[in-house]
Amino acid sequence: MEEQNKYLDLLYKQYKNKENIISEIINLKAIQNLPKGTEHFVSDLHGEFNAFQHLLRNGSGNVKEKINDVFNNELTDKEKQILASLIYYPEQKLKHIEKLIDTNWYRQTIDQLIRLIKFSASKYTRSKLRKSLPKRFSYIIEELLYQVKTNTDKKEYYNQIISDVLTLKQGNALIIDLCYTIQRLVIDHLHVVGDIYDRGPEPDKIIDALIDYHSVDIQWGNHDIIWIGAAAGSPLCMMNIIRISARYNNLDIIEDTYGINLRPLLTYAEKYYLDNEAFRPKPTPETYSSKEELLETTKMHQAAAILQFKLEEQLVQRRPEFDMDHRKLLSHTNFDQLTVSIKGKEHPLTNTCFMTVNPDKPSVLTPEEEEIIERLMQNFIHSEKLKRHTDFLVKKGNMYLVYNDNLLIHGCVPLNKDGSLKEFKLTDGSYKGKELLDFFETSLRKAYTCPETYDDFNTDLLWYLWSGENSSLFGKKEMTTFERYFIEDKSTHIEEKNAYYTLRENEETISFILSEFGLYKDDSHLINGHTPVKEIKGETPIKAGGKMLVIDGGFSKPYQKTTGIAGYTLLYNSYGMQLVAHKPFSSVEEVILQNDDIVSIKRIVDRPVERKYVRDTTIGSSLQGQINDLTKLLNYLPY
Ligand SMILES: O=P(O)(O)OC[C@H]1O[C@](O)(COP(=O)(O)O)[C@@H](O)[C@@H]1O
Ligand SMILES: [Mn+2]
Repeated sequence: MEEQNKYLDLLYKQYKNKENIISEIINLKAIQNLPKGTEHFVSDLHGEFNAFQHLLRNGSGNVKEKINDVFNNELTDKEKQILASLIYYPEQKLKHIEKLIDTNWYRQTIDQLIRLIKFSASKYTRSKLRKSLPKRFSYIIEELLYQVKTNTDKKEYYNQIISDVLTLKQGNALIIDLCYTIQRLVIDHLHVVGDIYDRGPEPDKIIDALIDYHSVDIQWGNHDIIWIGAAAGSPLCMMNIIRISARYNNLDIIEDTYGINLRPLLTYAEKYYLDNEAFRPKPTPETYSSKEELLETTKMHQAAAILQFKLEEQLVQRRPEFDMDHRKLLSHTNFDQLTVSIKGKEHPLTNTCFMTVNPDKPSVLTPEEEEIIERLMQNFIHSEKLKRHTDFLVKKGNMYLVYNDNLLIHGCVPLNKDGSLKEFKLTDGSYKGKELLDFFETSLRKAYTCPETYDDFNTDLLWYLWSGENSSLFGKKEMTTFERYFIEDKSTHIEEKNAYYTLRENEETISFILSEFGLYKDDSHLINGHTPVKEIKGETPIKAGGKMLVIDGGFSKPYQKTTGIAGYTLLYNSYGMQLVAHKPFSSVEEVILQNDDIVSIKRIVDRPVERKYVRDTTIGSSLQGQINDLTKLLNYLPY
């Protein structure tokens, strides 16, 4: 009781008088009765910044939808398309049509944009709208927004405002701000369901865009974990990201973007490695300035792979509880015969590059390698930009998220074949289901705080999250990286998926998992990224009677051949959920010149019987908490 009174006294200090408390209660109750804001779900962005920023700009087709709603029969399809591309890329579009536009165009366009803002903001309070307005024209925009068409005196006044804006040559600036306001208003909150990093060229730009975004959360993907791992002082995670970056010809991200000096690694690689077909970077020929550059990358790719395999054997050795002995493939290699023994079968090795491996002690690093790893590790830990980016990932990210009655997880919840939760047994305890994911998250946060310790349990667990059998982010039995480089027999490349991936087709399985995370309602969903949905092969992203949604459609360009599309995203507004399929993004120029968009095909996932309001959401419950506290405070006050 005393505690509660103390709390109420404190709360009172914030509001100062009864009138303020009452007006806050009224305000909060009004918000509760607004329709729920639109959530936007994206995943597996894999460094494809251009495609990603296009989605932010068009709100996965939401901007177009608003244009259709407001200008239904008033504008032709072509006019709507032009207006849409102006809203997506206002600066570039204005430049492109510069010679064609006059005062009339400005007046008409400003009017259209204001009408769109009004329509898109109808779900928000005035105060929230005000906060969304750009600073430089906020006063003018507010005047224009709240104009009453019928009042002739006022009409004159608004016309005057626009004339002044145009005379002062501020027309473009105002239009640009109005366009960005629309982009901002059509999406209330963004969820990134993992895998921002790797394969594509500009993950850093994605993170910068997310840092600036008005409301976002992240569920970590396995590819994000290895970057967090590198910043957390895991040499193995670091070597893996160098290897992947070399494989996709993206070493620039490490060198130029994050300012990490790869020279020592290059000098070392030049000394030991030759050209090797299996290690040539994935083909993006236009980005090679020369044959020498291609060769350098091929050599570094081999160096990073071999160092990764050595470090991996050491980790497996010191962590018997990870049960990864079968991954010590260097130890299972016969370096005379050039064969490797896997699951009792000998396989010939091709394209080998074991020049620095001591056959008697294959996991031992040479002193030169030790020194290179230490230097690189220090560079990674002390890269200011990398730290800013991984800090953001750690701050805004989680292993999973329960939000508005949905469960968001990048990979899976590991299951046994019979559908029960799969247990991860460790020396100090065993974990499954929600507890397992919580355990992973706690360990990750601990590892991240001590980057200078390289081989403690928590840091090693980051590697386990990348490739361990019980990792909720990997979801497969083992990662066959070694086999993919050195063995021709493709059957050894297969990575067996956890039972989850077949069982998630069943509604009972999904309901069971949702209940493990405290979700019992009929309209809850489980949302995953991670596994590309192969539309070409007839796979569907909507599973388990609509309770399970997989939104990895592969933004990753190198993966588009296998998926047949460029990605799925999900929209969840007050009327329900819609899955959006996107065609590959061509280029910003294409959008501006042809007014072409990535055609989005929408599929309604479900339409609840009743419209959802803020009071039905996660934020709504916290607002209700505040309303309850303030009501208590009112009753507590003596007068
Ligand atoms: O196509 P690549 O570059 O060989 O990568 C394949 C590897 O990527 C993985 O699929 C993990 O990445 P994803 O999370 O994008 O699926 C591994 O399971 C696999 O070994
Ligand atoms: Mn993934």
